[in-house]
Amino acid sequence: MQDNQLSAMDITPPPQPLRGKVVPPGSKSITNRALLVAALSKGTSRMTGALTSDDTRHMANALRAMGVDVVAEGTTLTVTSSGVLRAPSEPLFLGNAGTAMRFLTAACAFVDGTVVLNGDEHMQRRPIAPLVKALTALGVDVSAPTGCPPVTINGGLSAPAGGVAEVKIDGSLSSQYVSALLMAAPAAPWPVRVQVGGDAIGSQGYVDITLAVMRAFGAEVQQEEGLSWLIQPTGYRATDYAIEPDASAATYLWAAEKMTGGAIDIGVAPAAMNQPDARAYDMIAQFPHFPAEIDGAQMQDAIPTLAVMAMFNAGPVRFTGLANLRVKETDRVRALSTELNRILPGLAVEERDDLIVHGDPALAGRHLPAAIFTYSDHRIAMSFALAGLKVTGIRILDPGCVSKTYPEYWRDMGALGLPLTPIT
Ligand SMILES: O=C(O)C1=C[C@@H](OP(=O)(O)O)[C@@H](O)[C@H](O)C1
Ligand SMILES: C=C(OP(=O)(O)O)C(=O)O
Repeated sequence: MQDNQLSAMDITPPPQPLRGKVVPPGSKSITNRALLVAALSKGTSRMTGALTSDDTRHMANALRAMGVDVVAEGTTLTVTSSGVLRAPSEPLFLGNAGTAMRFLTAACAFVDGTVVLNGDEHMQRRPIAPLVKALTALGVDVSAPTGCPPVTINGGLSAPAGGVAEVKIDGSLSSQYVSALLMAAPAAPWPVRVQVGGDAIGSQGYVDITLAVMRAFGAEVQQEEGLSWLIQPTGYRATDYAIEPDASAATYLWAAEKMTGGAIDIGVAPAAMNQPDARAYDMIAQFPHFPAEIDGAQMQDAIPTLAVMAMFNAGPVRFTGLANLRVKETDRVRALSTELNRILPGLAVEERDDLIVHGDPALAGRHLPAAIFTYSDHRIAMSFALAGLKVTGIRILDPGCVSKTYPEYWRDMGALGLPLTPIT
């Protein structure tokens, strides 16, 4: 039985602390970056430790439709490309993969012909207007009439006056817009300067991994004052690249270890990870004595993990810096407050974009039956499973939605000793 055919997963608190070795799958963020820049490189690149999930399949299939050969064998992806993306014969469907949608929107500016990028009903509500605006200012013929996908790009560029193409991008809603422009830039026939306008970048650590992947594939990027980069028109060089395990996926394992007093070996030290969510480890380690306020701005995907843990914390926790969470796979601030309150009314309160969780260690051991609605959001499913470590009655609806980034989540949790009952 495939997880995506299940209607629910019932969770029973484990009789013993969770123990064992589970290495989380490869990083989604790094896999989709490496896939794209490998496709923009002439030759063959081999990525080891790669993720195979809905999000990476959408990226790989889109690249295949544009003439790139992508072969997946276990956790190794082999990409062979001419370095140029060809116009696909049909619209590209990218599901709810934010990285694929944003990164390809910029990269398709170089396609000779028309590309239509579309996604599922959730993706059609996720904003892309700031990126469309920046590309339009660069002279790209691109449109997204609703401000969200579908996006239509008629490739072709005109030479910039002054020899350097200059673009300003507002990255406050999503850092992926900034990453998208940066990764496309080396494929331009002239130097490109990418400058961040607006307040700041939503989650700057993701731009750092973008720059690391670009440089590994031969890009010449010069950091200028402030949030500005000058990228030379070098193109990319095919290379072999090792992808580290996914830090956001690791947060569920770190949390499960801490909440049960167990011992889970994930095969990599948090300090050795370069992804922003690795910093959540230090916070998880403080459970059940989280600080009264946690700023989620620079570890956004770890917030569902921390918010569900906070239900058992020794005091209330206010989560701040969550504005971007409202435009992820679903409005995660709303989803977290609604589902925490489904477990126990009054557990969570929204104040503007802040989320306050009124934790109580005494909730552990109680019977609090709740069928958690997951909004097709993998992180809502994976994080609320953690509530089932300590209370009876937790049922996760649509558990197969974990396939977006962690298809083996239930298998791994089961292997560590979490009693799970799949419901068909
Ligand atoms: O660049 C990336 O790989 C990502 C950036 C973040 O999104 P935003 O930049 O939209 O905040 C993060 O939530 C997402 O899971 C992955
Ligand atoms: C926000 C996420 O994904 P996306 O890449 O679709 O933005 C996520 O994985 O939590």
